[in-house]
Amino acid sequence: MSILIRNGYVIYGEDFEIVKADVLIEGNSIAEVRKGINESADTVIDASGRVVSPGFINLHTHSPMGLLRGLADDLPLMDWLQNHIWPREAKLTPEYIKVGAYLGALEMIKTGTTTFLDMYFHMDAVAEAVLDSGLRGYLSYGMIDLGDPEKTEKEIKEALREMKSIEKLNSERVQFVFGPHAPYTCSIALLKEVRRLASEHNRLITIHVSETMAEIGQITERYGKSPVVLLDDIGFLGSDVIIAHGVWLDSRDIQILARNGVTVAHNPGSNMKLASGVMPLQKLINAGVNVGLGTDGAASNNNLDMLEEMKLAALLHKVHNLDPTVADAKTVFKMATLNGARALGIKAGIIKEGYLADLAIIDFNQPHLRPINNVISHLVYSANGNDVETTIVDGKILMLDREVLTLDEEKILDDAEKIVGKIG
Ligand SMILES: CSC[C@H]1O[C@@H](n2cnc3c(O)ncnc32)[C@H](O)[C@@H]1O
Ligand SMILES: [Zn+2]
Repeated sequence: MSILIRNGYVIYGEDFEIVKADVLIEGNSIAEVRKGINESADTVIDASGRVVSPGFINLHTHSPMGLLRGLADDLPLMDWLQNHIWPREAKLTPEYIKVGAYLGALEMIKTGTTTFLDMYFHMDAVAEAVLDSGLRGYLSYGMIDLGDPEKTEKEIKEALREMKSIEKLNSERVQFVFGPHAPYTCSIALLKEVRRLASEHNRLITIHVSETMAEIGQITERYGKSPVVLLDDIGFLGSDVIIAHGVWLDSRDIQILARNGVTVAHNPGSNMKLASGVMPLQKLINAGVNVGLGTDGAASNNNLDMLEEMKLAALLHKVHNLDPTVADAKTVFKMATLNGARALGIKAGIIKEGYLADLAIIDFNQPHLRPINNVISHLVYSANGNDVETTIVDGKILMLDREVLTLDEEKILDDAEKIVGKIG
């Protein structure tokens, strides 16, 4: 199958150079980018007045949490989790989670996300939604043992079961990741075993780390060191580890993350809404740490819109540093695309020959996106997810001219509505 996208403003290569060109997709990758491609193709898309962008990579989310959207707002993390979210999550059946996963997949396709790194329960249900939707999903079963050795064993067993079940799907687009929830919910024994298993099975690890001051207090009290030092001391960290949040990091922590090649998934919307704090973006970047961007779940954001998230990231760090040069548009755009791809080890996140055909086409024929003085600036500061018109993943069109082709939008919305009141 081939797709020819004609006459768009293409965000090309690692430097995100803007070129007016055609993009030819053959199979699942980008075959050619240049002006005046004359090849015939199975599908031709006219991108006049539109921007052809690398698809967005949501590096930290809990995709089924859209089901809990609006049920527990305006709370700090620990109260939010312990008294509002976990009691509701205890009522979630695999069927409900499947509905939530489809809702999340639909929202991501409609807002130009092409790949996401997820952490939740019943990931085989989420995997089904990923497979059907056409998205690229890196799926972790969130493990919590609260220091109980019986639970440690149960959680490891469940993670391995879910890994095998995802492997059986035999799809490059759906990958299993190990997901111990956080240093304050997981024992050292669990974390060490996850590290061992991830190396053995060549899998990534994702974990919430240093999200709130309360977490730093709890871990320091329990272990006498910061969460990052703790993870370093037990040999947990490596270039296959993606930590979510990383808000409360001191200079020693940052050096440790840099030395180990750890990626940090920044979640500005969630960090602001839960009032967790401001992550030291500039210090991390200066230390050479790879920083990607994520929305976190839709119960703490409250959406999965990566375009909105880019703006939040840019504005947050400018005002926090009282310096408008911090978190410039290109830096933030790179966090939402290439840096995410690097963390996941996939040849994606940029538009270039030989890279995966994971793209979003954004309609710039609208007043808030004209005149086209600066494409990246408009994407970060002026656009939002509703401006995405077409989404392509792995060389397959998932949404064309705002019509989602892989999912039944009406049914997903209806199914989600039926859950109202059942977990509230
Ligand atoms: C064990 S599955 C994932 C688990 O994480 C919870 N969660 C959602 N957002 C956050 C966050 O910002 N910090 C920590 N934990 C979070 C989610 O509700 C699931 O229980
Ligand atoms: Zn999270």
